[in-house]
Amino acid sequence: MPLSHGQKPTACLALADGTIFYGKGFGATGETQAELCFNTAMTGYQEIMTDPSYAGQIVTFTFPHVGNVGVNPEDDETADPVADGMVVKWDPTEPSNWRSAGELSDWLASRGRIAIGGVDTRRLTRAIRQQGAPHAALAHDPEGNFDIAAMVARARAFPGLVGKDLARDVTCAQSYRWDEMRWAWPQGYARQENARHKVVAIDYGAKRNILRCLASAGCDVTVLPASATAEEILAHDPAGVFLSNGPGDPAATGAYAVPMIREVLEKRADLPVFGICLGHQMLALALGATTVKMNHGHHGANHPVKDIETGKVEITSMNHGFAVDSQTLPAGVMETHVSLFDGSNCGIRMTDRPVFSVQYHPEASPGPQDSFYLFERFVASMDAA
Ligand SMILES: NC(=O)CC[C@H](N)C(=O)O
Repeated sequence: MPLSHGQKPTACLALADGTIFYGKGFGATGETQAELCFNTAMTGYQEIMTDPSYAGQIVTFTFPHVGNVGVNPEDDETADPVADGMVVKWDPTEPSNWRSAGELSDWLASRGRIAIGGVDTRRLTRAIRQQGAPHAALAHDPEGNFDIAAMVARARAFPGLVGKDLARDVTCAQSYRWDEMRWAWPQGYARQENARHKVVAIDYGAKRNILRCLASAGCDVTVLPASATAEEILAHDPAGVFLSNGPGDPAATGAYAVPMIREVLEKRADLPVFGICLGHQMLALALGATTVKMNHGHHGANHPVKDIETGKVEITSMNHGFAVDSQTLPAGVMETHVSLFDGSNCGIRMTDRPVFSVQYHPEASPGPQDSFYLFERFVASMDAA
């Protein structure tokens, strides 16, 4: 509910330009500063909050009913929520879903994440579109004491995501094996027992469902930390290398990830490589292209992307604030997918090698064309190698 007349606000969102939104706090108390984006998906708030690519960002949900299906232990994309905070129109009602195991507010509180309800998210979304993803401070105080000038100053002091390497913060500490497959009725998550190809997946902030898709497509997955060297990766003798999604500025990984990818490509011309999101951007950088910061990025589950080679349009799930500049793709690298919203690059491949990547989330993209075919393409390239 929005605040009623005379009710004291218990949460406050302050943008760096001085715009203030008041509402009702839920989740953890305290204050956080981050970049503010908006996500247009109608479902999946738990997956969004636990997508490691949201590190350093507060998410505004344009869909008004958030929290109404509760939370459950199966839908986390990583162990901890990673988005810094959430902004919603209605504060959550009692959860109603057969899979619900708890309330969003408690779940956020136990994970130290702040949320504000009762915000005019349409107005806020328009502001984000107009000024570009702003820096913001979000505070929750049950007593309703907010020092607005100090919050605006802290929002202004937030350094932003340009030049920021966050992949190192969210990567795994140690390597591990992954064999869990995609969720299916009625068995839930089954294990892959007949994997055909050994794949090394580099974790820059990998979502679990991407690893599940690799397993479902027939991969025996070994996950390595972001700092893995080309030598360490090739020592596993993989049939293919996967580069995961992740947070922050892809160009800020130039000290380790980009040179590692370049070295793998130089040493093994035959090796299939598949990248998603941050993995896509870093692959493009390794091949010699550049990336740019977008105005307000793409965050949602209804983004139309055209496969240039087949002419088919996929309705995709996305979460990115940087993009590959397709004008900078070198010879031998072609653009394969393009956003039908703004023409920005959404996929590349090497013309003479099984090396390709996409900007969107094929593990979470809804119909009409299931984007799972990209995982099958990766496996087909390993079959052919
Ligand atoms: N989903 C992702 O991997 C995001 C990639 C990158 N951090 C961006 O914002 O563009």
